[in-house]
Amino acid sequence: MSGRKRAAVLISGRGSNMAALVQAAAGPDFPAEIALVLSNRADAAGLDFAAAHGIPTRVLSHKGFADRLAFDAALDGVLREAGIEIVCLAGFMRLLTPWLVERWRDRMINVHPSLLPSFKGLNTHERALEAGVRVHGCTVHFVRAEMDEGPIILQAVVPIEPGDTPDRLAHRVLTQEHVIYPKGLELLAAGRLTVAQERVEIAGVEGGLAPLIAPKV
Ligand SMILES: Nc1nc2c(c(=O)[nH]1)N[C@@H](CN(C=O)c1ccc(C(=O)N[C@@H](CCC(=O)O)C(=O)O)cc1)CN2
Ligand SMILES: NCC(=O)N[C@@H]1O[C@H](COP(=O)([O-])[O-])[C@@H](O)[C@H]1O
Repeated sequence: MSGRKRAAVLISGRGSNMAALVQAAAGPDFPAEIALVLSNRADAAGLDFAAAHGIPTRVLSHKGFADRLAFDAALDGVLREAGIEIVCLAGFMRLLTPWLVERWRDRMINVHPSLLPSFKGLNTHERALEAGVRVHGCTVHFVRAEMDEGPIILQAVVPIEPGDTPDRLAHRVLTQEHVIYPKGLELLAAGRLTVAQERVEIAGVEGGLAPLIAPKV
């Protein structure tokens, strides 16, 4: 037992955030190991990356279950069987039931491509451009039953630039997702996060609030 926390990453597709977590966890002092990559879709490209890096993978299709609770109960079983301690949602496109979210309360995190609470849900980049906001970004948060509502751990800000398209903006945001998600997992696995009244305190950071990570434009 390495003393490192055993983390599972749940994906549904490309898996670039999962890959960023795998690369970070390869670091000598990283406090977590990626012990499992699970997808609800067998055609998720990220599964090949995980297998190529020697990480156990599992496909659990939601289509094989009578309802969400049955799927989540099976998912919970797979996670416990693998001795998982932390769950990272990374482009995992299934709404999880309150039952499962409570079983993994404050041990399940997600990355969302907006500065929550703005632009919850899907198509965040199109909506940000339509809204005419000047800055946009991404958020790592604890998962709660309500979609994209959980306590915020880290955020990164990116500028909206003239001529931006949703794809160009998505790329600029994704680059920052790959920076703050490994950092969020590191803080959680190192036991440096405390949740009080649905606000996250980060031990070892003055005033408890995380520094704003502004990328070099
Ligand atoms: N209980 C929660 N579940 C999830 C959360 C959360 O905050 N609370 N975060 C999501 C976010 N997310 C992706 O990261 C996401 C998940 C699901 C959907 C969605 O609309 N899913 C549809 C099916 C879509 C599909 O299968 O392609 C659904 O579940 O019916 C949008 C965003 C992860 N889960
Ligand atoms: N609401 C959740 C959501 O939209 N998640 C987003 O899905 C993408 C998955 O990319 P990836 O498969 O390359 O990590 C990421 O941009 C992530 O923020």
